[in-house]
Amino acid sequence: MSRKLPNIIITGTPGVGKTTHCEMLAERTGLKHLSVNDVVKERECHEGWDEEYQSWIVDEDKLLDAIEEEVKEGGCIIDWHACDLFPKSWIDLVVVLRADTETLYDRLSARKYPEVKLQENLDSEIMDVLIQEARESYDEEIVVELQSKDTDEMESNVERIEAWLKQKNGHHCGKTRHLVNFITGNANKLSEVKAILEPAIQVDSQALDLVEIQGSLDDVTLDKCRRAADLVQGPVLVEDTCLCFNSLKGLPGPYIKWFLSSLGHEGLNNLLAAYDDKSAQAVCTFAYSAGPGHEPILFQGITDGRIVPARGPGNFGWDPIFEYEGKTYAEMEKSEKNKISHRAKALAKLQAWFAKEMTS
Ligand SMILES: Nc1ncnc2c1ncn2[C@@H]1O[C@H](COP(=O)(O)OP(=O)(O)OP(=O)(O)O)[C@@H](O)[C@H]1O
Ligand SMILES: [Mg+2]
Repeated sequence: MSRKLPNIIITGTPGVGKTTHCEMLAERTGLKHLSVNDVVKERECHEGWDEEYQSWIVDEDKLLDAIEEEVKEGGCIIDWHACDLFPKSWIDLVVVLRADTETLYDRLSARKYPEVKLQENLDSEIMDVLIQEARESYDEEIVVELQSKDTDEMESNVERIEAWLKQKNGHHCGKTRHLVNFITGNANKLSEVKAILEPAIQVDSQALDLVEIQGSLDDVTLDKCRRAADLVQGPVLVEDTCLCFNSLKGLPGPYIKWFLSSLGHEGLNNLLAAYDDKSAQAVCTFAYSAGPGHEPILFQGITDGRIVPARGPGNFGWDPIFEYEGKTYAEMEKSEKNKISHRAKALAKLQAWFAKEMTS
């Protein structure tokens, strides 16, 4: 591939914030904001006006011809609510922006969208149409899904894309990105970590059978990280989750998974039967090592709650017995839990550290 600067598509349902993101990115990075909307209008890449939808009927062949030269040079941020028409070889990163239906409804009705168009767009967002289209059209590792509900999310999205661009600098497009190997056998944890670190860092994963030492939370994680780095001979990320009962001076702590599998939810409650204080801390610790011999760095998130008899769906560890502000983790929506959970807090620190590393 000859282009020196990468091409990025920012896609998503109308109203998710494509143009706003593109403008911000273009201003900060100097890349070109290529608004397909404008191209279609100005270079007449259409077959006329659709009255019902109040939009142009795009002629895709004309459109591709119109932008080919510009895109092949590289450095374009393509702003369009579809992505499957662009040839794979043109594109280095596909960002699919997402927003919940209430937010989208408000944004689209503020623009006085015709009812049929509004409904169709909401349906498309609910049915994950664009993310699926992106995953079917491009290699999975270049497709990233980012939330665009509010300005904080927009700011963090733009920072992440900037960090990705920065580390691409110096490499020609099409070559591999920085890689981190997340040592886990847990698909849920892997998808949470990917959602935070990509696209700046490509997250691979490997399940290793690592013996865990006995010791404090930090010691267990540090030791595991050092041994994982030695084993894979490269950069690694490991994670440990603890549940610490304050009445029991922090136990079960790192041993929670064994306590849970032998005692169950009821047994864990019984451990506290003799105490009035049912308070507990959920602690998540990530450790990152740049490779063998590099001292691991820890990122920790803590959420204070209390231990209660199980409530809510029981499919994720001790979530049903850990209550935070009146609801157990299991009773919360995933998005609600992800705002306050120990893992989300640790990941936020990890993300901030990586973003700083990549831009410094
Ligand atoms: N993350 C966000 N936080 C706050 N406001 C946002 C966010 N994303 C978009 N908006 C607002 O929503 C409206 C629609 O955004 P924008 O025009 O960028 O969407 P779009 O995806 O380009 O839509 P279209 O496909 O119709 O061009 C704008 O008023 C914008 O300010
Ligand atoms: Mg737009």
